[in-house]
Amino acid sequence: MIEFTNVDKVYPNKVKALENINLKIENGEFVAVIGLSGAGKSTLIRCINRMHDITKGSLIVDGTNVGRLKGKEIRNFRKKIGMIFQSFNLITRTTVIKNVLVSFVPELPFWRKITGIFSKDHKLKALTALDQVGILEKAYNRVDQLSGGQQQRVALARTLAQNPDILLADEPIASLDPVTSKQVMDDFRRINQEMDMTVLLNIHHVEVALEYADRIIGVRGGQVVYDGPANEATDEVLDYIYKGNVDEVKQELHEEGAYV
Ligand SMILES: Nc1ncnc2c1ncn2[C@@H]1O[C@H](COP(=O)(O)OP(=O)(O)OP(=O)(O)O)[C@@H](O)[C@H]1O
Repeated sequence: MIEFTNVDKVYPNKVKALENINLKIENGEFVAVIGLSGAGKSTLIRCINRMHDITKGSLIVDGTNVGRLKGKEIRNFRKKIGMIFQSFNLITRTTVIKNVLVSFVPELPFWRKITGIFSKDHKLKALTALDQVGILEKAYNRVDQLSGGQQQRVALARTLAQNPDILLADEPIASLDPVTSKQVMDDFRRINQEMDMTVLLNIHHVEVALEYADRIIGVRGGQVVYDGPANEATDEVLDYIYKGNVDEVKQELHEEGAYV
């Protein structure tokens, strides 16, 4: 479970990106975070794997107090949390399988890191992950020969190879066309349903969020203004989430209180 209690996030430049966040996300949920640009969606997601530190409150992930982790504990913790980015973050001039094998590097003995020799077990895990996202036949192709959607699937396979409990995705379809976006979202759905993995993604395409997620979290001016089932996110709710520019909204929220 992911549990935010009274969480604030203030960046060093004094921007308050999150304010009094209270959320509980149960294992196995499929959740989409939506909201205007600058609302705080990325910040919310990136606090979960400690890419950003929270400033106030507590954030507990599967019993671990994320804010208290140090050094090696952070690296071990991150193994349980997969992260997918808009830009895929792949090494494009090498093969697909090497990109997936990279996920095992932190756990390799020094000599294997230097020689780049991976065990049979690691290769098998990498190939299994590629099979899970339907691109096993591309294993020995160079990444720069793949389409954007295929590259996102390689990124997904690299994350799955770590066998995480939670899958976070920061704008995973932002640079993909509608058809490819659908394929990638179908992958997320299958992973969520078949592997019972929690999926939490931040997304600009509202209609895609409503189609795939069970639960919608609407963020506005750094606050959660809607948290409920996708099928109850009516036009009125969406209007409220997407109302106004972020600075005006922050001021307004202080005056009127949040939607939920
Ligand atoms: N590293 C940073 N340092 C300072 N301010 C930041 C940083 N990252 C984000 N912010 C600010 O925090 C606020 C929330 O940003 P965030 O990226 O979380 O929003 P978002 O909803 O994900 O936006 P987008 O949809 O455009 O990616 C914004 O005002 C942004 O300018």
